[in-house]
Amino acid sequence: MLDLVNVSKLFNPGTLDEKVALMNINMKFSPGDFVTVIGSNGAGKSTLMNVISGVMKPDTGEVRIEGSEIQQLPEYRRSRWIGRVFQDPMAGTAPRMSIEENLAMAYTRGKKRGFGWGVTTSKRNLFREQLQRLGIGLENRLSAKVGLLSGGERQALSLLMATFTKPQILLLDEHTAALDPSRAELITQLTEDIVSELRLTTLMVTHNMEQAIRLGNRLIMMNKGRIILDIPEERKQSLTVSQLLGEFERISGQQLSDDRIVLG
Ligand SMILES: Nc1ncnc2c1ncn2[C@@H]1O[C@H](COP(=O)(O)OP(=O)(O)OP(=O)(O)O)[C@@H](O)[C@H]1O
Repeated sequence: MLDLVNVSKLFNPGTLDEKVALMNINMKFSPGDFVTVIGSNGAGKSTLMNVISGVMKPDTGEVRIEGSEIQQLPEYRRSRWIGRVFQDPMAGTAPRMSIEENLAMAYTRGKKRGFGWGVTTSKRNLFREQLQRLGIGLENRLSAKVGLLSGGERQALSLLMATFTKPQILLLDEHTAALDPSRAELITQLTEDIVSELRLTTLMVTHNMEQAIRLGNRLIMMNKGRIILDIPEERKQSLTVSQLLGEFERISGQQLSDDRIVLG
Protein backbone atom coordinates (compact mmCIF):
# COMPACT_ATOMS: atom_id res chain seq x y z
CA MET A 1 0.00 0.00 0.00
CA LEU A 2 2.72 2.47 1.08
CA ASP A 3 6.26 1.64 -0.01
CA LEU A 4 9.48 3.49 0.65
CA VAL A 5 12.28 2.43 -1.67
CA ASN A 6 15.87 3.48 -0.93
CA VAL A 7 14.73 6.80 0.50
CA SER A 8 17.53 9.10 1.66
CA LYS A 9 17.52 12.70 2.84
CA LEU A 10 20.53 14.76 3.88
CA PHE A 11 20.50 18.31 5.16
CA ASN A 12 23.37 20.67 4.30
CA PRO A 13 25.15 18.01 2.25
CA GLY A 14 28.89 18.43 1.76
CA THR A 15 29.20 20.98 4.56
CA LEU A 16 30.50 20.71 8.12
CA ASP A 17 26.88 20.87 9.20
CA GLU A 18 25.79 17.84 7.14
CA LYS A 19 22.98 15.90 8.83
CA VAL A 20 21.83 12.47 7.76
CA ALA A 21 18.07 12.51 8.32
CA LEU A 22 17.16 9.38 6.31
CA MET A 23 19.57 6.82 4.91
CA ASN A 24 18.40 4.16 2.47
CA ILE A 25 15.02 3.53 4.03
CA ASN A 26 13.24 0.52 2.58
CA MET A 27 9.85 -0.17 4.12
CA LYS A 28 6.57 -1.72 3.04
CA PHE A 29 3.35 -0.92 4.85
CA SER A 30 0.28 -3.06 4.29
CA PRO A 31 -3.29 -1.71 4.29
CA GLY A 32 -4.41 -1.28 7.88
CA ASP A 33 -0.91 -1.47 9.36
CA PHE A 34 -0.73 0.64 12.52
CA VAL A 35 2.96 1.30 13.05
CA THR A 36 4.41 3.09 16.06
CA VAL A 37 7.71 4.89 15.44
CA ILE A 38 10.27 5.55 18.17
CA GLY A 39 13.90 6.65 18.21
CA SER A 40 16.47 8.95 19.69
CA ASN A 41 16.58 12.72 19.18
CA GLY A 42 17.35 13.58 15.57
CA ALA A 43 16.79 9.96 14.44
CA GLY A 44 14.78 11.07 11.40
CA LYS A 45 11.21 10.40 12.59
CA SER A 46 9.78 13.78 11.57
CA THR A 47 11.72 13.75 8.31
CA LEU A 48 10.18 10.37 7.54
CA MET A 49 6.71 11.86 8.04
CA ASN A 50 7.65 14.93 5.99
CA VAL A 51 8.91 12.87 3.08
CA ILE A 52 5.75 10.75 3.05
CA SER A 53 3.38 13.72 3.34
CA GLY A 54 5.23 15.83 0.76
CA VAL A 55 6.47 18.61 3.06
CA MET A 56 9.88 17.74 1.62
CA LYS A 57 11.16 15.64 -1.23
CA PRO A 58 13.72 12.90 -0.65
CA ASP A 59 17.16 13.39 -2.24
CA THR A 60 16.96 9.90 -3.67
CA GLY A 61 14.51 7.04 -3.63
CA GLU A 62 10.81 6.54 -4.16
CA VAL A 63 7.64 6.96 -2.14
CA ARG A 64 4.87 4.80 -3.61
CA ILE A 65 1.20 4.57 -2.84
CA GLU A 66 -0.40 1.49 -4.34
CA GLY A 67 2.52 1.19 -6.73
CA SER A 68 2.43 4.79 -8.02
CA GLU A 69 5.40 7.02 -7.34
CA ILE A 70 4.39 10.18 -5.52
CA GLN A 71 7.72 11.60 -4.27
CA GLN A 72 7.59 14.48 -6.76
CA LEU A 73 3.99 15.47 -5.95
CA PRO A 74 3.51 18.52 -3.73
CA GLU A 75 1.88 18.13 -0.34
CA TYR A 76 -1.54 19.44 -1.40
CA ARG A 77 -1.77 16.87 -4.20
CA ARG A 78 -1.08 14.03 -1.74
CA SER A 79 -3.68 15.20 0.74
CA ARG A 80 -6.41 13.09 -0.80
CA TRP A 81 -4.49 9.98 0.29
CA ILE A 82 -2.73 11.27 3.37
CA GLY A 83 -4.07 12.85 6.58
CA ARG A 84 -1.75 14.19 9.26
CA VAL A 85 -2.06 15.32 12.86
CA PHE A 86 0.77 17.27 14.51
CA GLN A 87 1.91 17.64 18.10
CA ASP A 88 0.78 21.26 18.19
CA PRO A 89 -3.02 21.27 18.38
CA MET A 90 -3.06 24.60 16.47
CA ALA A 91 -1.13 23.18 13.53
CA GLY A 92 -3.92 21.31 11.81
CA THR A 93 -6.71 23.84 12.29
CA ALA A 94 -7.47 27.49 11.50
CA PRO A 95 -7.93 29.12 14.94
CA ARG A 96 -9.85 32.19 13.74
CA MET A 97 -12.40 30.09 11.91
CA SER A 98 -15.31 28.24 13.49
CA ILE A 99 -15.52 24.48 13.98
CA GLU A 100 -17.91 24.14 11.04
CA GLU A 101 -15.76 26.31 8.77
CA ASN A 102 -12.73 24.19 9.62
CA LEU A 103 -14.68 21.04 8.87
CA ALA A 104 -15.94 22.52 5.59
CA MET A 105 -12.32 23.16 4.63
CA ALA A 106 -11.34 19.59 5.49
CA TYR A 107 -14.34 18.34 3.53
CA THR A 108 -13.14 19.93 0.29
CA ARG A 109 -9.62 18.53 0.64
CA GLY A 110 -8.56 16.52 -2.36
CA LYS A 111 -11.87 17.21 -4.12
CA LYS A 112 -12.11 18.75 -7.57
CA ARG A 113 -13.00 22.42 -8.08
CA GLY A 114 -16.63 23.22 -7.54
CA PHE A 115 -16.77 21.93 -3.97
CA GLY A 116 -16.97 25.24 -2.11
CA TRP A 117 -16.16 25.85 1.53
CA GLY A 118 -19.72 26.99 2.15
CA VAL A 119 -21.60 25.33 4.99
CA THR A 120 -24.91 24.01 3.68
CA THR A 121 -27.59 22.42 5.87
CA SER A 122 -26.71 18.94 4.68
CA LYS A 123 -23.02 19.52 5.40
CA ARG A 124 -23.90 20.92 8.82
CA ASN A 125 -25.86 17.76 9.62
CA LEU A 126 -22.93 15.63 8.50
CA PHE A 127 -20.52 17.66 10.64
CA ARG A 128 -22.80 17.36 13.66
CA GLU A 129 -23.05 13.61 13.20
CA GLN A 130 -19.27 13.22 12.85
CA LEU A 131 -18.51 15.47 15.83
CA GLN A 132 -20.95 13.48 17.96
CA ARG A 133 -18.72 10.43 17.54
CA LEU A 134 -15.93 12.23 19.39
CA GLY A 135 -18.11 12.21 22.49
CA ILE A 136 -16.97 15.61 23.83
CA GLY A 137 -19.93 17.81 22.92
CA LEU A 138 -18.37 19.69 19.99
CA GLU A 139 -21.51 19.01 17.93
CA ASN A 140 -23.25 21.68 20.03
CA ARG A 141 -20.55 24.27 19.35
CA LEU A 142 -20.41 24.38 15.55
CA SER A 143 -19.99 28.15 15.40
CA ALA A 144 -17.35 28.38 18.18
CA LYS A 145 -13.95 29.66 17.07
CA VAL A 146 -11.41 26.86 17.10
CA GLY A 147 -8.82 29.08 18.82
CA LEU A 148 -11.05 29.07 21.91
CA LEU A 149 -11.12 25.27 22.27
CA SER A 150 -8.91 23.44 24.75
CA GLY A 151 -5.86 21.55 23.48
CA GLY A 152 -7.64 18.19 23.76
CA GLU A 153 -10.74 19.46 21.95
CA ARG A 154 -8.61 20.93 19.14
CA GLN A 155 -6.65 17.70 18.81
CA ALA A 156 -9.88 15.67 18.60
CA LEU A 157 -11.08 18.06 15.88
CA SER A 158 -7.71 17.81 14.07
CA LEU A 159 -8.00 14.04 14.11
CA LEU A 160 -11.50 14.19 12.69
CA MET A 161 -10.42 16.69 10.03
CA ALA A 162 -7.39 14.62 9.04
CA THR A 163 -9.57 11.55 8.51
CA PHE A 164 -12.77 13.21 7.34
CA THR A 165 -12.37 12.36 3.68
CA LYS A 166 -11.16 8.82 4.47
CA PRO A 167 -7.53 9.06 3.39
CA GLN A 168 -5.65 5.79 3.03
CA ILE A 169 -2.74 6.88 5.21
CA LEU A 170 -2.73 8.65 8.56
CA LEU A 171 0.46 10.26 9.92
CA LEU A 172 0.46 11.09 13.62
CA ASP A 173 3.41 13.18 14.75
CA GLU A 174 3.44 12.93 18.58
CA HIS A 175 -0.17 14.04 18.47
CA THR A 176 -0.86 13.36 22.15
CA ALA A 177 2.43 14.71 23.54
CA ALA A 178 1.19 18.21 24.37
CA LEU A 179 -1.91 17.01 26.25
CA ASP A 180 -2.47 16.20 29.91
CA PRO A 181 -2.71 12.44 30.62
CA SER A 182 -6.51 12.15 30.63
CA ARG A 183 -6.92 14.11 27.39
CA ALA A 184 -4.03 12.18 25.84
CA GLU A 185 -5.82 8.93 26.72
CA LEU A 186 -9.05 10.21 25.14
CA ILE A 187 -7.27 11.14 21.91
CA THR A 188 -5.45 7.80 21.91
CA GLN A 189 -8.78 5.97 22.25
CA LEU A 190 -10.35 8.06 19.46
CA THR A 191 -7.32 7.36 17.29
CA GLU A 192 -7.64 3.61 17.80
CA ASP A 193 -11.38 3.73 17.00
CA ILE A 194 -10.98 5.83 13.83
CA VAL A 195 -7.96 3.87 12.57
CA SER A 196 -9.68 0.52 12.97
CA GLU A 197 -13.04 1.70 11.62
CA LEU A 198 -11.53 3.26 8.48
CA ARG A 199 -8.76 0.65 8.29
CA LEU A 200 -6.18 3.39 7.81
CA THR A 201 -2.53 2.61 7.28
CA THR A 202 -1.11 4.58 10.19
CA LEU A 203 2.34 5.75 11.29
CA MET A 204 2.49 7.22 14.76
CA VAL A 205 5.62 8.89 16.16
CA THR A 206 5.69 8.70 19.93
CA HIS A 207 8.16 9.27 22.75
CA ASN A 208 6.01 7.18 25.07
CA MET A 209 7.57 3.70 25.09
CA GLU A 210 4.63 2.01 26.78
CA GLN A 211 2.26 3.50 24.19
CA ALA A 212 4.57 2.43 21.37
CA ILE A 213 4.32 -1.15 22.58
CA ARG A 214 0.61 -1.15 23.42
CA LEU A 215 -0.76 0.49 20.26
CA GLY A 216 -0.78 -0.82 16.75
CA ASN A 217 0.45 -4.01 15.14
CA ARG A 218 4.05 -3.09 14.40
CA LEU A 219 6.82 -1.02 15.96
CA ILE A 220 9.80 0.52 14.21
CA MET A 221 12.81 2.03 15.90
CA MET A 222 14.99 4.63 14.18
CA ASN A 223 18.52 5.81 14.86
CA LYS A 224 20.69 8.17 12.80
CA GLY A 225 18.39 8.06 9.79
CA ARG A 226 18.04 4.28 9.68
CA ILE A 227 15.41 1.77 10.72
CA ILE A 228 17.29 -0.33 13.23
CA LEU A 229 14.43 -2.48 14.46
CA ASP A 230 11.11 -3.57 12.94
CA ILE A 231 9.04 -5.53 15.44
CA PRO A 232 5.96 -7.43 14.23
CA GLU A 233 2.75 -7.85 16.21
CA GLU A 234 3.52 -11.29 17.67
CA ARG A 235 6.78 -10.08 19.25
CA LYS A 236 5.37 -6.73 20.25
CA GLN A 237 2.62 -8.30 22.35
CA SER A 238 5.06 -9.72 24.91
CA LEU A 239 7.63 -6.91 24.73
CA THR A 240 8.44 -4.78 27.81
CA VAL A 241 9.82 -1.25 27.92
CA SER A 242 13.13 -2.44 29.42
CA GLN A 243 13.51 -5.07 26.68
CA LEU A 244 12.86 -2.38 24.08
CA LEU A 245 15.50 -0.06 25.57
CA GLY A 246 17.87 -3.04 25.84
CA GLU A 247 17.36 -3.83 22.15
CA PHE A 248 18.19 -0.23 21.26
CA GLU A 249 21.43 -0.39 23.25
CA ARG A 250 22.37 -3.76 21.79
CA ILE A 251 21.91 -2.64 18.18
CA SER A 252 23.12 0.95 18.34
CA GLY A 253 25.82 0.47 20.98
CA GLN A 254 24.47 3.45 22.91
CA GLN A 255 21.65 4.36 25.26
CA LEU A 256 18.49 5.84 23.82
CA SER A 257 18.98 9.59 24.13
CA ASP A 258 15.62 11.23 23.95
CA ASP A 259 14.89 14.30 26.03
CA ARG A 260 11.16 13.68 25.78
CA ILE A 261 11.15 9.97 26.55
CA VAL A 262 8.25 8.64 28.63
CA LEU A 263 8.77 5.11 29.89
CA GLY A 264 5.25 4.20 30.84
N1 LIG B 1 15.24 21.71 8.10
C1 LIG B 1 16.35 21.14 8.56
N2 LIG B 1 17.58 21.69 8.31
C2 LIG B 1 18.71 21.12 8.75
N3 LIG B 1 18.74 19.97 9.45
C3 LIG B 1 17.57 19.39 9.74
C4 LIG B 1 16.31 19.93 9.31
N4 LIG B 1 15.31 19.13 9.74
C5 LIG B 1 15.90 18.12 10.40
N5 LIG B 1 17.26 18.26 10.40
C6 LIG B 1 18.24 17.34 10.99
O1 LIG B 1 17.96 16.04 10.46
C7 LIG B 1 18.08 15.05 11.47
C8 LIG B 1 16.75 14.33 11.63
O2 LIG B 1 15.81 15.26 12.20
P1 LIG B 1 14.30 14.87 12.54
O3 LIG B 1 13.62 16.12 12.99
O4 LIG B 1 13.71 14.11 11.43
O5 LIG B 1 14.51 13.89 13.79
P2 LIG B 1 13.45 13.35 14.86
O6 LIG B 1 13.69 11.90 15.00
O7 LIG B 1 12.08 13.78 14.50
O8 LIG B 1 13.97 14.10 16.17
P3 LIG B 1 13.23 14.57 17.51
O9 LIG B 1 12.69 13.35 18.18
O10 LIG B 1 14.34 15.18 18.29
O11 LIG B 1 12.16 15.55 17.12
C9 LIG B 1 18.56 15.79 12.71
O12 LIG B 1 19.96 15.70 12.76
C10 LIG B 1 18.10 17.21 12.49
O13 LIG B 1 18.94 18.12 13.16
